[in-house]
Amino acid sequence: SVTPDKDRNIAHARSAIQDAASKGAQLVLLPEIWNSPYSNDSFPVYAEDIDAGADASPSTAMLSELSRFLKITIVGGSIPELSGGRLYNTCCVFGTDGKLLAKHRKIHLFDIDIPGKITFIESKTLTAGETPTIVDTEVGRIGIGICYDIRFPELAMIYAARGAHLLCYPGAFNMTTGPLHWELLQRARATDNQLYVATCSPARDTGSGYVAWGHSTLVGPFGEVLATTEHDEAIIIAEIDYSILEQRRTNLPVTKQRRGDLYQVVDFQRLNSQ
Ligand SMILES: NC(=O)CC(=O)C(=O)O
Repeated sequence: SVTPDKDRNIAHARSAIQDAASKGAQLVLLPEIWNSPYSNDSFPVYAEDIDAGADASPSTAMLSELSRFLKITIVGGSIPELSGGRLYNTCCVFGTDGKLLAKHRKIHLFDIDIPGKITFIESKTLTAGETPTIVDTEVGRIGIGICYDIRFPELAMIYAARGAHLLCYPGAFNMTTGPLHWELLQRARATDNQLYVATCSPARDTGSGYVAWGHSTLVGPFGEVLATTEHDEAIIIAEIDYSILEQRRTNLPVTKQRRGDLYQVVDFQRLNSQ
């Protein structure tokens, strides 16, 4: 659960991570925007300069310290980041030595207008990230997306093509799109790409300006929901077995059956680096 009290949010996340690690978690995933309310008014106020060191970013300093101390990998949800005068919605990944392994800035901003239901324009305050993020960790190769990024199948396909075992999406879907799309999209990304998908949402707070759907989930490579929760705060712990990926890909060899002669997704980052 996330409140307007940033110090409390950091302390609360700290104790939840410790709790998960004490139950055996080797990889911990946090929700989207966990140190701040999810609102355009809040992003500039709660933003931290992640690259400017621990004093400028108490939220990521805590994640780094805990990942080193507990010797776990942390996919640190996301926080508002201030960098070069711009704001981003940013996920930091820390390795077991506490080092920052990767930083993903939400690529697709959440600009939607469903009249009478929900209007949210992240681009009022935030700038979109420019790079897909795939990272090698002690618990596998992980592709990162943040919330709205999950709606873009090409990003997940590129991660799969680059050998991802797991996609992590911190996300805060809402009461309109959440019931219809949240689980559907996770299962679609997992099924299309035959890999694991993990999501983590803030708990639902009906008193806040943006009401999150909740329902953090782990989906397996056959599209099966392996673990999930409701909308109240919870810690879900589940086992991930990467040996199943090969089995599923042998059972259902869609990657080999793809008709690259008829259609292709272009990985511009790879193309430009060649
Ligand atoms: N909050 C988001 O970024 C995305 C979302 O709620 C949706 O796609 O629906």
